Amino acid sequence: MYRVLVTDSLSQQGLDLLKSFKEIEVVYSPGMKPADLKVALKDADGIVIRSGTKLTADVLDGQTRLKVIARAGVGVDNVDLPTATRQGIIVSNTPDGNTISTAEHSIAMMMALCKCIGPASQTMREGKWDRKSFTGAQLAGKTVGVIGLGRIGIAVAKRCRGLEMTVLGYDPFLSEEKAAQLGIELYRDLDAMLVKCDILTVHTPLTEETKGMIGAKRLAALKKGVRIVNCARGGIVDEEALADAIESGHVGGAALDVFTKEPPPEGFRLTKLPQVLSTPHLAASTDEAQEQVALEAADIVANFLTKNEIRSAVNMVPISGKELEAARSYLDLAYRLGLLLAQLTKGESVKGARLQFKGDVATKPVKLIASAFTSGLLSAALDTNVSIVNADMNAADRGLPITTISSTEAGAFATLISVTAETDKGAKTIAGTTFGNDFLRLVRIDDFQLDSYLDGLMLIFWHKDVPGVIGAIGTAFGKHGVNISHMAVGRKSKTPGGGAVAILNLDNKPSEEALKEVAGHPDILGLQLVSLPVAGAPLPWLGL
Ligand SMILES: NC(=O)C1=CN([C@@H]2O[C@H](COP(=O)(O)OP(=O)(O)OC[C@H]3O[C@@H](n4cnc5c(N)ncnc54)[C@H](O)[C@@H]3O)[C@@H](O)[C@H]2O)C=CC1
Ligand SMILES: O=C(O)C(=O)COP(=O)(O)O
Repeated sequence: MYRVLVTDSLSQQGLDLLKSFKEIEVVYSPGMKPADLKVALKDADGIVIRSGTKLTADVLDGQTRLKVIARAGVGVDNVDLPTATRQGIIVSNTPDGNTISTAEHSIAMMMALCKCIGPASQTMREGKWDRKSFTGAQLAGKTVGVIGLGRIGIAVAKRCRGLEMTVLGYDPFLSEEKAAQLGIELYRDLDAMLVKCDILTVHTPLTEETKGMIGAKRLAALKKGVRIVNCARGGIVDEEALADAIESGHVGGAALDVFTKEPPPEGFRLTKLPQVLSTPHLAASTDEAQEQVALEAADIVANFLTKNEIRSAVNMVPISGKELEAARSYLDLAYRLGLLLAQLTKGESVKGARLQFKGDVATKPVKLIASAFTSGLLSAALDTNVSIVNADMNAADRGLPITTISSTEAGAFATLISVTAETDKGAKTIAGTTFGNDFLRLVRIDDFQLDSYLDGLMLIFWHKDVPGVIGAIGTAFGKHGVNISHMAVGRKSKTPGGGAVAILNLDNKPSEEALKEVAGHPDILGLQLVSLPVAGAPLPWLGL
């Protein structure tokens, strides 16, 4: 039974969907305290959150059971992504569900700010009829600058165009063509855009780059009387600098849905200012948006836990259950090649690895298959649980470059994965293929071609290609009660007499004595006993 925590308020439809999975037990506890959260996560396989739950490094550290975090919404700035990734936890969000509601909220805030709706309504509540204190601004004909032209920024820009505004935009990742199609005048230089705006609205995520992006200097460069809207994240517009600029009269007003600290601390200046219209992070709080994000988040967690499907992940390549199934044998093959290569290079210092995908495998999600290889390569060396989620990060942390080349053109095999490790002692290459869906084969060790099973206990021995070697080993193992289930021999040249390699798949582990006897054979040049999972073993390194 999987346990899923829900620690922020979630729409009933999402909760019902989660509960409909018989494999899932739902613990609904909105507003859980951080200290309780840390404890509760120890027994949880998944968690569904909104912006209220802070999954900090401290909370996530050491959570070995947790596998998936679903954010019912967009921003994942409340999740410590490096810690989650390092621990192999998948983090997904629901990027589309609240776009329109948030864009509408931004427009509502912009309009209300320009029409003095908040303060005027307050005077009416107080029984006054004050028509002199409130003179607003018309939106039509004004210039609005939109920073961040993603889903919400574009939806805001379209609505501003509908209001007959001139729309300027700044987003390093939007093309000129797309901006032109949308009727947005695109700027590559933010400062050049800022001086033209009557209204400025921000729609970027909160990142190292966007934090404090609109600070004192940029506020001073804006037109006098400019109005500012922030329905993205607190801190993109520096709060102290904004309060100063409003008090000085340079900025005409601001409409804010989000704050650096939520709820803002006692005595917080901005929300007290009459020129500021504020809402408590409400932009996504509509019935429609909440139903959609909750259903999507429930789906993400349930499909991941019950079907391995990775959807909308922000810390790894997304993959559907169907794609995963289609790539499963290649993921398994790559993982086993990683495990084998780690054992063959034991005692050497690995400096990096190269992967080559040829034939059918190149049509599959090779990035993920490469991560499966990396998790095999690293799993013996690290005591952390290495999976396809955190393998790349673990390799990068250790300065271990893993490069890939792919070609859909098949060579001697319909599909082939070749992997080479560069070590302080040179290079070691092995290659594998699949026969059908279930049979994984090792077909190359360095220059030796062969056809060996890639599972269980394997004794690899390098020997002189002369008669009698294989028979002698068989006899020795027979004497020591070691059963051989399969054998493969390969040699470099087509003619006998050179070097050769053999791999015996064994049913039981040979004793030291048996290995010593075999190693002592005059024609055996070297041997190594390696161990791989049995054929068809579950794939825990997927992150399950
Ligand atoms: N107040 C609320 O309830 C809600 C707030 N949000 C916030 O809105 C943000 C935007 O959401 P979406 O549009 O769905 O995300 P998105 O990922 O579609 O768009 C973000 C855009 O910001 C751009 N960007 C990133 N760094 C930038 C930079 N330094 N300068 C300029 N542009 C930059 C990106 O290129 C991207 O186009 C979210 O990250 C979240 O923080 C989202 C939903 C609800
Ligand atoms: O989706 C987002 O990024 C939001 O900010 C919405 O936050 P919420 O889910 O309403 O706490």
